[in-house]
Amino acid sequence: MTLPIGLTVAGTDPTGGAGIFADLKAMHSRGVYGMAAVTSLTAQNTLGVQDVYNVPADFIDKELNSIFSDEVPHAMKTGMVAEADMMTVIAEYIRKYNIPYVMDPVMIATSGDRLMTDISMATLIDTLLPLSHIVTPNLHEAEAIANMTIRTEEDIHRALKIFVDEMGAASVIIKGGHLSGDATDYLYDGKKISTLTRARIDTDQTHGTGCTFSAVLTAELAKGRTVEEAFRTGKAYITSAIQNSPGIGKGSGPVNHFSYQGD
Ligand SMILES: Nc1ncnc2c1ncn2[C@@H]1O[C@H](COP(=O)(O)OP(=O)(O)OP(=O)(O)O)[C@@H](O)[C@H]1O
Ligand SMILES: Cc1ncc(CO)c(N)n1
Repeated sequence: MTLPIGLTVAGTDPTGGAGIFADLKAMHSRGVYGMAAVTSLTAQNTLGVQDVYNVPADFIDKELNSIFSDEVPHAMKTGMVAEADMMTVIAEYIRKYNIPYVMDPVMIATSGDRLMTDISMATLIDTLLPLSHIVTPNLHEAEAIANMTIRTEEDIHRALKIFVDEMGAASVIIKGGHLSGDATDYLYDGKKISTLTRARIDTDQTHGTGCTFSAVLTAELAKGRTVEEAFRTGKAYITSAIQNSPGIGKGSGPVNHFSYQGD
């Protein structure tokens, strides 16, 4: 029996709700074999990020070399990539192996703590963003990267086009988790804009929603699904995961990575 392989290149969250451990759980629950290269260790919990310890870029290169020289994954994602030289290393592997790549441009944790510097953001835009099959900014990240304020639906449409038509991503999903009203996400693939909407769940149990969502997209691409199909599965999965959150920790708790049972 063969299994599709998904790779996550991201930071750790020792409580397992966000980052690389959440990605592995999400891939596992979608029937995909998960591999993981660690970019940063964080000391964090549901209340916030207490400290960050970055892995040197040349060691990330060794991790990726160990993976790719042995077995090439079918799709990969990046999450927290704190420093510019890490991005340069990761971009080399994406270019060389040309596998579907989902970029979650992690800048700030759910708790509001910064996970990337301003200087790295310019490199993110220059190196990783143009290589991405799907880039998945939340509203704040979309504002920071597209360098504009997003208040209205027209603003969102303008931002979507900046990501694809100007910055060179193949497609973008702007997540509306931080808007008021329904939870609507917007996909643009250079041709058309499509949206998926679910009623907003009234909860603070949303730690790691972005990581989990992009890991599901990666798992679906690893199976050979289209971006549209991956988007639909990702949205259904994350909605179920938030609805069935296990109530762990004293703050913004994690979602349930095993509740979604769809195809
Ligand atoms: N309260 C909610 N009810 C329903 N769906 C939600 C809610 N919060 C987030 N979502 C959905 O979860 C997914 C992730 O979106 P979100 O905007 O929370 O990402 P994020 O901010 O990157 O996450 P993170 O907190 O991990 O940084 C999107 O599909 C979004 O619509
Ligand atoms: C390691 C890590 N990556 C991403 C996020 C964003 O939720 C987080 N809190 N921690």
